[in-house]
Amino acid sequence: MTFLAIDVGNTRLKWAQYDAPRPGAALLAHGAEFLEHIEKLAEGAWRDLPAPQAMLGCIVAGDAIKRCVQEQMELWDVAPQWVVSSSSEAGLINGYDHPARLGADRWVAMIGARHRMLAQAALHGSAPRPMVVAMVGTAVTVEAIDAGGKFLGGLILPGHGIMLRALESGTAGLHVPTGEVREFPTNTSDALTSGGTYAIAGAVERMMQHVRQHCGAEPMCVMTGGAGWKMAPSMQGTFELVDNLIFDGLLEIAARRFPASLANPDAAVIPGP
Ligand SMILES: Nc1ncnc2c1ncn2[C@@H]1O[C@H](COP(=O)(O)OP(=O)(O)O)[C@@H](O)[C@H]1O
Ligand SMILES: CC(C)(COP(=O)(O)O)[C@@H](O)C(=O)NCCC(=O)O
Ligand SMILES: [K+]
Repeated sequence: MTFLAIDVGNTRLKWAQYDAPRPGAALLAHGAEFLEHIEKLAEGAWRDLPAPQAMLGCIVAGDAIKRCVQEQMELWDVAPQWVVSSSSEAGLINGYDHPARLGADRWVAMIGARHRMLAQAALHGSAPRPMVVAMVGTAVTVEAIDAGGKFLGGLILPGHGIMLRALESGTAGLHVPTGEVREFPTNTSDALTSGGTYAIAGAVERMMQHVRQHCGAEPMCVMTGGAGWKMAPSMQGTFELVDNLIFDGLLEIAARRFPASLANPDAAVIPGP
């Protein structure tokens, strides 16, 4: 049962096709498009894809974008299904005041991160750990999850691009090319690039402190998102850079929504070897 996972952020749509809706499924094809170009998916990247038999996505872009994605999907006979954050799913408990108001991308990434941690703990025969999950996209989110799988709360801050644009538009003297990350920046370009990068790194370090103190254990830190790679050289401490935490989470949720017996009705009645 081919499965299409879609993640629509505020900058880009990321998609991945798998051979089955379950963790560990083989990746058949994947891609990313800036939102300005998604109306070309059906006649472009998706045209020659084998038709997916199930789809699950998460979207934080607006309704117009959602309609556009669904139009592109009319290429296939598959119903669009979008994850909405709930009070609990796939072993994660949502501590948000209004669970449904939590960005679906944050919820799905946390589900992916939690199962990644659980798989590693099982492998090493160690106890589940609290987590800090940082997602660096258009915005940056930094989430806290305790060892029992409860989402305690998270930070939202501007991403690299928004920070730079905010400074450019709010001042007269900050129109400069992109710089390098430096400990002691000595020109405007480097000062801006370093300021943004260390603001994000600092938020992650601070959340690590909060979780360490609250949970009384060393949190596992994972980072994901389109701009995660920009952060990696500037991060302190042990962390893991994962490029597809949202797809990992979508596969976990899909495995529960599209069980194998539904995918292949005969499978349930064929006796095992
Ligand atoms: N091809 C690229 N080249 C340079 N930077 C990129 C590229 N793709 C993504 N980024 C960076 O990642 C950010 C967006 O990441 P992405 O994960 O696509 O965001 P979102 O999930 O919010 O749509 C951009 O602000 C930019 O900094
Ligand atoms: C925080 C976000 C803007 C992040 O979006 P992204 O950077 O992935 O495009 C998104 O998760 C969102 O719109 N959240 C809803 C508000 C909330 O989570 O509280
Ligand atoms: K995102």
